[in-house]
Amino acid sequence: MKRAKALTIAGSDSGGGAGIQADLKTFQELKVFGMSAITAVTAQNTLGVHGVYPMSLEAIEQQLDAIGLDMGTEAVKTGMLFNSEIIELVVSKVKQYGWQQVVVDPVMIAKGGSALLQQEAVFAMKKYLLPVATVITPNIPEAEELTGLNIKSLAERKLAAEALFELGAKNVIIKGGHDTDDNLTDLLFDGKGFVELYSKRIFTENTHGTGCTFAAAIAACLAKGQTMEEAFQIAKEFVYCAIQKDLHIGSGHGPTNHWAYQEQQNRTVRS
Ligand SMILES: Nc1ncnc2c1ncn2[C@@H]1O[C@H](COP(=O)(O)OP(=O)(O)O)[C@@H](O)[C@H]1O
Ligand SMILES: Cc1ncc(COP(=O)(O)O)c(N)n1
Repeated sequence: MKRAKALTIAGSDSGGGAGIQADLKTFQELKVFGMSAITAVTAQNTLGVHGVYPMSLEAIEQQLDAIGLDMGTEAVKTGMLFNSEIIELVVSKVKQYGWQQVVVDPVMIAKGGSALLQQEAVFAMKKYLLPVATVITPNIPEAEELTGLNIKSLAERKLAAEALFELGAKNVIIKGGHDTDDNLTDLLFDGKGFVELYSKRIFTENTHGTGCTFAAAIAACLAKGQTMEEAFQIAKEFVYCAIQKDLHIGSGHGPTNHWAYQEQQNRTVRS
């Protein structure tokens, strides 16, 4: 049996809710064979980030070569890249192996406030990573940081999406989790037009790793050959289910439920 493959290049979250762990769980649930290259190890739980240990460039390069020289991949998803040297290495490997369908989640700050990207690396992200991105998936603060724009309204978000497209990303999705409204809008711009997806805000503390999960779902769908719009819709539904059926693990910001989307699909098929 042939399965599509996806590679996540991101940080490890010991708590299992975000980073590499969230990505692999999402790939598995969407029936894509998951592979990983770890850029940093974090000691994390639902109370926060307690330690960040970046991997050496050599260790990251070897992981990427191990995949590139033997296994190949139909899609790549990047998460926590930590510094500009890691960003430049990842971009050079994406080009060397001709990897297509590159989903860039420009992870900068954990929900608890810890820095997962050094400030100086924002420049490298804009100059080198965006031009190889099939799609970039910032939340509102990340879109503000990357564009220098203030985003208070949907109209301002559209301007930011256009600015990110100008920087080289072929598609831009600005997520609405940080919206002040109780109706959340996620916005896709493909250089020609906008697609808006809406949902109600779910009131819960357990949203750790929503951005990783969302971007990983996009990568899984693109790996299987689905269109950007299909991937956008499935990712939104996947993360909504994962937040709605939260697991209540830990005493802080808990992880989401990566089983929930498939469990809902199974119920729909049976009824
Ligand atoms: N409380 C919530 N209720 C419903 N959907 C949410 C909620 N928080 C985030 N989402 C959804 O989760 C995804 C990730 O959004 P966001 O929180 O903006 O990203 P990040 O985790 O990168 O900060 C988006 O599809 C967003 O609409
Ligand atoms: C290793 C790693 N990668 C990404 C995130 C962002 O996730 P969140 O924004 O939900 O804290 C994280 N906390 N840890």
